Amino acid sequence: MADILSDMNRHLNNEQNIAIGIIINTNNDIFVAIRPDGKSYAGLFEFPGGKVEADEDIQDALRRELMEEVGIYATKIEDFSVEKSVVSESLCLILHFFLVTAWEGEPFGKEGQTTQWIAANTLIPDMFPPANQDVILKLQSDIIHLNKNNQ
Ligand SMILES: Nc1nc2c([nH]c(=O)n2[C@@H]2O[C@H](COP(=O)(O)OP(=O)(O)OP(=O)(O)O)[C@@H](O)[C@H]2O)c(=O)[nH]1
Ligand SMILES: [Mg+2]
Repeated sequence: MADILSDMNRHLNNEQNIAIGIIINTNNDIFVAIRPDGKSYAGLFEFPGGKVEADEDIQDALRRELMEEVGIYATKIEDFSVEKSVVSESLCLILHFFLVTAWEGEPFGKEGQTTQWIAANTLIPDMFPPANQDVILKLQSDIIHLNKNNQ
């Protein structure tokens, strides 16, 4: 029953999966971009990523988006969190956040976007879209744990 309801919901509220990469280096700096004019949340920070295409695996979508937007090939991807963002009555985004801890190449603003490495513990949640805010708080509280894992 729950499955049927959730399926109906999916059709009524068009759901769009988004794959997002939190690129983190061994110093716990995070690679962020500024959302350009003309896009939703223009001027706010974002993690690189974008829409998952129909029938595309979510991690494959992340690898594709990271190559298109910032020119890296992600070699180590870990699940981090899933958030919902209701855009309107007919559109709900399912944001799949991943930690990207290893990659080939050096990330840069391949689409002309302004980019920056920022120390994870200095990220300001309000400078990101609302769906990112809990993700950033979790990231900051996990940093000590992440540090241990990376040693
Ligand atoms: N890339 C990215 N998108 C985010 C983040 N947080 C967040 O709410 N989003 C939302 O996810 C949606 C899709 O992301 P996107 O604009 O990057 O999509 P895209 O790369 O496929 O771009 P396009 O629409 O120009 O083809 C946007 O509505 C955006 O506001 C984030 O940290 N990174
Ligand atoms: Mg994008």
